[in-house]
Amino acid sequence: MKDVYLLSGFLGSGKTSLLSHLIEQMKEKGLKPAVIMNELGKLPFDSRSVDEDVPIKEMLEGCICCTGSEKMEAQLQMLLEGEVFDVLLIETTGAAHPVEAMDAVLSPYFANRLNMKGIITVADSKRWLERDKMTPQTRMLFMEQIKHAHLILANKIDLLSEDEVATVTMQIQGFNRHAPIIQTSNAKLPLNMITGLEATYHGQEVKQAAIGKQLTLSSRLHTFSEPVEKEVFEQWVKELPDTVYRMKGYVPLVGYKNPFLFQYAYGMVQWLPEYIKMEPQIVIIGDQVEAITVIGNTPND
Ligand SMILES: Nc1nc2c(ncn2[C@@H]2O[C@H](COP(=O)(O)OP(=O)(O)OP(=O)(O)O)[C@@H](O)[C@H]2O)c(=O)[nH]1
Repeated sequence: MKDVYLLSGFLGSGKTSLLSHLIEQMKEKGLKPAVIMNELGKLPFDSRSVDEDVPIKEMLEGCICCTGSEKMEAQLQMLLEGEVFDVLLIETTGAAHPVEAMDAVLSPYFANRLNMKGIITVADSKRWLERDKMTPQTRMLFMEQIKHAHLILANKIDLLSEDEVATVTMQIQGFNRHAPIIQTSNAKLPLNMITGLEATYHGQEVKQAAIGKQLTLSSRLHTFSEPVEKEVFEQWVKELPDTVYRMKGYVPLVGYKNPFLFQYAYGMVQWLPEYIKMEPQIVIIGDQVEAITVIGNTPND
């Protein structure tokens, strides 16, 4: 039997950071992890954060819950037949409902081969404190991801005061009384915190929260036709509405040869130089992102 962990959490909360950290620790212990990664938007981008020797299956265009469990089952089947591994880590998109994704793993077909260990939800602590700013539907998804977790990371505590960290922890615990809460920065979770998990449903009601149903969450791919000034771009980012939750990709900046790796999650911008010339594209994820005017818009955007 191979242990399966489902990494859940809202857009930009730190799931990929957790994934990388867990893989590193598993390898140190001599375990061979495999990964199923699932991206909302079109850039197979986060998979670059996983080492080449780790088997990885990507599910692009949508999320595990709404592309159907058949596709997920096919990925699981391919991994089980084609790869040697001990542990499976599944990173769901920030727009997936964790229990729906878990259902796909719990197919009777895999009953003797996969052991569902649990849902680990990464919560952006700062976003938790300001969750009232989200649209009601998106907030519901954010809360559902926390409610159904078997283990919760109150992540990004480096951005909060001590009092705020205490408030977040207490409030989250009040919301999900079953799951231990670990306070983390950069999702640095010790591996031994997850090995004792046992997946259960806790008999709670599951609210449907898939894209295209109640949720208006959507993603948009923008291609830059020419380089932009960094300051102008950052100003554009600052002026975006609160309902843009996540952006990532490669931005061509004036004065630099290669587009920069750009990450945006909940008001925080991160730039990293890139040594190869990547496609100058970003994915924008949020509520009704089609209405946003994107800087340096191209006619076919
Ligand atoms: N300050 C701070 N930044 C963090 C922390 N954890 C992650 N980040 C940053 O937040 C951004 C998103 O982190 P990811 O790990 O990619 O988040 P994710 O949940 O995988 O994002 P999606 O899959 O796109 O939804 C990146 O720029 C990270 O460097 C943290 O604890 N503190």
